[in-house]
Amino acid sequence: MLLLISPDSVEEALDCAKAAEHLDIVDVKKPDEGSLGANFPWVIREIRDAVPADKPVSATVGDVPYKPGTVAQAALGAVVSGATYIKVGLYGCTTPEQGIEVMRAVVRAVKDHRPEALVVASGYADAHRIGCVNPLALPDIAARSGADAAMLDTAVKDGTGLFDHVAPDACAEFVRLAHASGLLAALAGSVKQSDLGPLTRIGTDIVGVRGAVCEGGDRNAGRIRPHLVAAFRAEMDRQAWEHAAGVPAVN
Ligand SMILES: O=C[C@H](O)COP(=O)(O)O
Repeated sequence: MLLLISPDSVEEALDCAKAAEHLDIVDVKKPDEGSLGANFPWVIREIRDAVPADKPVSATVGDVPYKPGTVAQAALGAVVSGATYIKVGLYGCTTPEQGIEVMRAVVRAVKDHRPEALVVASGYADAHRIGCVNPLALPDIAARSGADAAMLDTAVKDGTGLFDHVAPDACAEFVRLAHASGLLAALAGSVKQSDLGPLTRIGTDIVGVRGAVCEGGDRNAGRIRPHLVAAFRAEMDRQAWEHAAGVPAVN
């Protein structure tokens, strides 16, 4: 399982760089503009320059409306700025068809510029609270639009997390559907160390985290700390080892 960490600034990305050996993907985000809030192109560029060249930089395009042209332009902005994972939160899409339309436009915009860049279609585990497309539709949306990964995050950061809205069994089905279509499966949403056992066992490819590696567990007021990234990775490694060794689950 790969670890994706979401700094909100160049300063936080430099702290991520200090923990570079413990993480896999640096995900540029602007949390004060939403769960998948988009940051400025120059911040993506500066972060690309600040983190080790062997660490991919991801960028969120935003909690996007059902406006394929607008979103495609934003996605192009992210890839031109140096991101090679382009994440789109389908906040304003209420049907799979709308999600596919937006994601097809994004895939074309991104891959015309940089064919090897990965496009991530993200839905929300708590979609029922915001009226957007069902989370279990995301693998199909990603597959039918030519995206590379299906993801879930949470839209409302109120202390509830991924498993409060989509139980581990349903997340397992999400991963199964993604893999059946040849996609990566990424899961996030106030994920804590105690969630890593189930996330490992269901075969999650990428886990996305911010709050759990911020001081005080606070994704807004807290800052990402290298020692918390290291601790999170240590628990990931422990869970991976136990899973490979066939140690019975305790959670
Ligand atoms: O992409 C992952 C998100 O940044 C997750 O943030 P969070 O762990 O604070 O919910």
